[in-house]
Amino acid sequence: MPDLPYRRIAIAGGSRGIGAALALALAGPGRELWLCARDGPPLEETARACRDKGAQVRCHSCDLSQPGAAAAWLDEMGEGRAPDLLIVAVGIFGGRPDGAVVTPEAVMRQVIAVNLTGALALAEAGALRMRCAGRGQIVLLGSLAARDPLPDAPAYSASKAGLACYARALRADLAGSGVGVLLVEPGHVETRQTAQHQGALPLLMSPPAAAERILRALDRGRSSMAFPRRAVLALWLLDLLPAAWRAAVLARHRFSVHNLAPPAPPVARGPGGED
Ligand SMILES: NC(=O)C1=CN([C@@H]2O[C@H](COP(=O)(O)OP(=O)(O)OC[C@H]3O[C@@H](n4cnc5c(N)ncnc54)[C@H](O)[C@@H]3O)[C@@H](O)[C@H]2O)C=CC1
Ligand SMILES: O=C(O)C(=O)C[C@H](O)C(=O)CO
Repeated sequence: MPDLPYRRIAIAGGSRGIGAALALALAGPGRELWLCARDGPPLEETARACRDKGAQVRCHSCDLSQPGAAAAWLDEMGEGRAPDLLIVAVGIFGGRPDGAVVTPEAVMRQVIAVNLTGALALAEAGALRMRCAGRGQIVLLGSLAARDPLPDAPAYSASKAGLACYARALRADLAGSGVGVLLVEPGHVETRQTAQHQGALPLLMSPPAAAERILRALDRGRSSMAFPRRAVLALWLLDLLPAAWRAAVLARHRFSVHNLAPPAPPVARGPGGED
């Protein structure tokens, strides 16, 4: 693992999955970890493991989709204090329920409220504090689904495309301020999200492996990164195709290109025969 120069580190989504793996990889003597998540008990478990590695840890359990929640969390650091590194690793998948032909509106609203509104509110609150401090680094967890939309998770894919667009806007806004923005777009990582998936995911990566890649990208000063490489290359090649060919290839790989799986069995469609 690279030895990164951050001391005060805030991780939203630090209770499980990629966020927890990043917390563990960053934990060590001299590090102050501020962990936040929706679920209290797993958050405490991650905190304990990080303390065992010598870090000081503060936990905060909240729902970041609620107005004011992001700023309230960062305010706990004290007036005028900003994180050196803020990692926004919150997210919900909100896939279409089995047998449904549309995503329920309540699910779509919740996905956007967490993955987009909540993530943006936190990044903005962090950017404000870092701008005043004249330094800092923000990491946003997007997804390859932004480039390769998942047919059964349209709200999720749209939320990640929105986040990718926001990352570009934020990077431009913060240019010259001393604050950096890294957008991370993973394929499948073995977490609670992918555990719900039926069938094999051939390019599944472990959370510690994903965390290592993210930290290496930070060390190299990258502003965006995507993995695994095989899926990124496939998407890049697809982008070279004329739009109609691209659509045909995507349709063949019904579920997802970043999965690179064989075509999934046909999905039952509702009246209107859309697809
Ligand atoms: N697992 C995967 O294959 C991939 C995950 N990602 C993204 O990476 C990020 C982390 O994903 P995973 O570790 O897989 O997820 P996970 O389900 O293991 O963990 C999600 C974290 O977000 C927190 N969270 C969810 N809703 C929240 C809310 N309303 N308020 C506060 N915290 C909330 C949870 O408490 C948890 O700590 C997400 O943004 C996800 O979309 C992107 C690509 C692939
Ligand atoms: O961004 C992604 O890609 C994912 O999060 C993948 C999902 O977790 C998934 O495939 C769940 O079925």
